[in-house]
Amino acid sequence: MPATPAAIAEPVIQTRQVRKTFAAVGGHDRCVALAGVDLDVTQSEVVVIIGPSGSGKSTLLRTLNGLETVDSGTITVAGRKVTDQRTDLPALRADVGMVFQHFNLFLHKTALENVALPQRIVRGRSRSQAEEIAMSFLKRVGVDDRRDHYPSQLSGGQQQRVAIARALAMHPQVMLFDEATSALDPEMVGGILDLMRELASEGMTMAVVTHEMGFARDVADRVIFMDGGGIVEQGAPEELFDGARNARTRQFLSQIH
Ligand SMILES: Nc1ncnc2c1ncn2[C@@H]1O[C@H](COP(=O)(O)OP(=O)(O)OP(=O)(O)O)[C@@H](O)[C@H]1O
Repeated sequence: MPATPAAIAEPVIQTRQVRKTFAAVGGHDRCVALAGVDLDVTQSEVVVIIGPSGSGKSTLLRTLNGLETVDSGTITVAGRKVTDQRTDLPALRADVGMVFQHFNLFLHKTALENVALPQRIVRGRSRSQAEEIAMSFLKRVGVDDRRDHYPSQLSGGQQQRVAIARALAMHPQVMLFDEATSALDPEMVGGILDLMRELASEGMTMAVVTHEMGFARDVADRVIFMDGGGIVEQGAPEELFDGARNARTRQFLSQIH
């Protein structure tokens, strides 16, 4: 009997010709942050986005969960049409966890409340259910002993762990990391990268903007080099780091090594 062809999985992230401009400071021309980006990320794929400052990396991530609107183009993430104005943004953001450089915790809420609150608001869980789930995720990321601490009473690394727990407690289909370790003291960086490694090995679909090239080399399935608001070159880590074809990629890599 002929084998049934495997179903072709829909990409978890799909962008088509995404263009985003911002008003330029003091000028008439608009600043082009994204100049027509096409990106497909498949289930369980870990994509690391690198590129010079201002190349559009953060803007791209932020458009994926609707934190930035786009001028034109289409985006579908976790089965939701992000660029459709009728899309339920809170539900989208629950399915698409995002971790920021500066943690973005609720400053007047404890670690436990930070993780429990979005579950109650967006997922409709009861307080006790939300807190039970929150505790299990605080434990998972190693800060359950800090449950009653406010963000100001936590180290940067601990705050980032709480932020990761908050995203994971929503059972996201995708995780976006925007320079998650850039604001941390050097001794905190390794622990957060290890946590990200663990998520990747468990099959989480991830798009990661980072300057940590060691992480990109070890963990990424694909590295994407952006410049001038576009994807210039992409490939497996060894292809990109050891055999970049584009002169702009090679120049960027030579500056950071
Ligand atoms: N809110 C905004 N208002 C105006 N211009 C913006 C805004 N956000 C981004 N830009 C501009 O869009 C371009 C892309 O910025 P973006 O932050 O996406 O780059 P990046 O590659 O993430 O940079 P970095 O590595 O420095 O974080 C830059 O020219 C930036 O100045």
